[in-house]
Amino acid sequence: ERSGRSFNFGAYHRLETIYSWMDTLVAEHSTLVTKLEIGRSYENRPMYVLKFSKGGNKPAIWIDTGIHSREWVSQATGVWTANKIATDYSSDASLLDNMDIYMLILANPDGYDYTHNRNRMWRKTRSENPGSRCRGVDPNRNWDAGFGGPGSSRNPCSDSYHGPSAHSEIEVKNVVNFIKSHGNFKSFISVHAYSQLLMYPYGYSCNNAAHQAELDAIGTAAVEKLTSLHGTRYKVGSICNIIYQASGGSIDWSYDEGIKYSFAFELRDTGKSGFLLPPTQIIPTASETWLALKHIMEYVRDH
Ligand SMILES: NS(=O)(=O)N[C@@H](Cc1ccccc1)C(=O)O
Ligand SMILES: [Zn+2]
Repeated sequence: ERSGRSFNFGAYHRLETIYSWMDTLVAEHSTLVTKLEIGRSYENRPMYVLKFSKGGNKPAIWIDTGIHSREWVSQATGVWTANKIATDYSSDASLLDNMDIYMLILANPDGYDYTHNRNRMWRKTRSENPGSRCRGVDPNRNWDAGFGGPGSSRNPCSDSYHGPSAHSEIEVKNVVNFIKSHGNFKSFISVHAYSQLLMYPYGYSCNNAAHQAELDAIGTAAVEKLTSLHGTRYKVGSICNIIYQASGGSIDWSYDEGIKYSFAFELRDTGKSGFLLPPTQIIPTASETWLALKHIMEYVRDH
């Protein structure tokens, strides 16, 4: 099927459907989009990254969605956004004249499959924890940034279990290796749900990041653009200050790696539906989020 025409962006799709849609997107935009496999998951599912580039290796922007498998509007926003970039790149030519964009839409494929087939509310990876009957590590507590600190759990049965060591989860390790080997990322954006927040480091500490003022200004301007579409209200701030202390988070790691423009989105809603956001809200959510993403990416291009 043609990815942009008959694919239903206003629905939640199974893993297999998203993977095959990726191939149609690449086939239809072969001069702009390529698919890379950055490694495999614990249950040996491929981790595909879509690269949007007009050639060569330029300074890059990373966007991941679905690291927490139950946050379905995140993956759905990733699919919509990938199609938007591919189909719109002529109008955003300036963006891709100067930057490459890498998107990991299914950052936790094992967990995503599990939410469709076993437990809709699954959040973590599906790795086995030796000595425990409980499975999975919170992939957003497993990064080498304040690892094992406050705001993460040492209990394998906890939804915020940090794992036995930093980068113990192959899904995290694959991204770490890819980012390090590329070596020229300027921005790292991780998309979650829900609460309607645009956050920047740190989560592992409530102390201000070095670039706090600049990141706050970018976030505030980005959220103004987001709100202008449907009136959706977001808050902006550091993870620790705006929600809670959380150690081992991905954007704390990317920021401390020197990727200055590190942000995390919490998409719709504010709790009415929570993780079970009706699919009718996918396109409005993705469309408003695009305005914020575009603002951030254009700022990164210009700075
Ligand atoms: N999506 S969420 O409800 O799980 N909230 C996130 C908040 C979060 C986002 C980015 C880094 C650290 C923490 C979480 O991992 O707790
Ligand atoms: Zn999350």
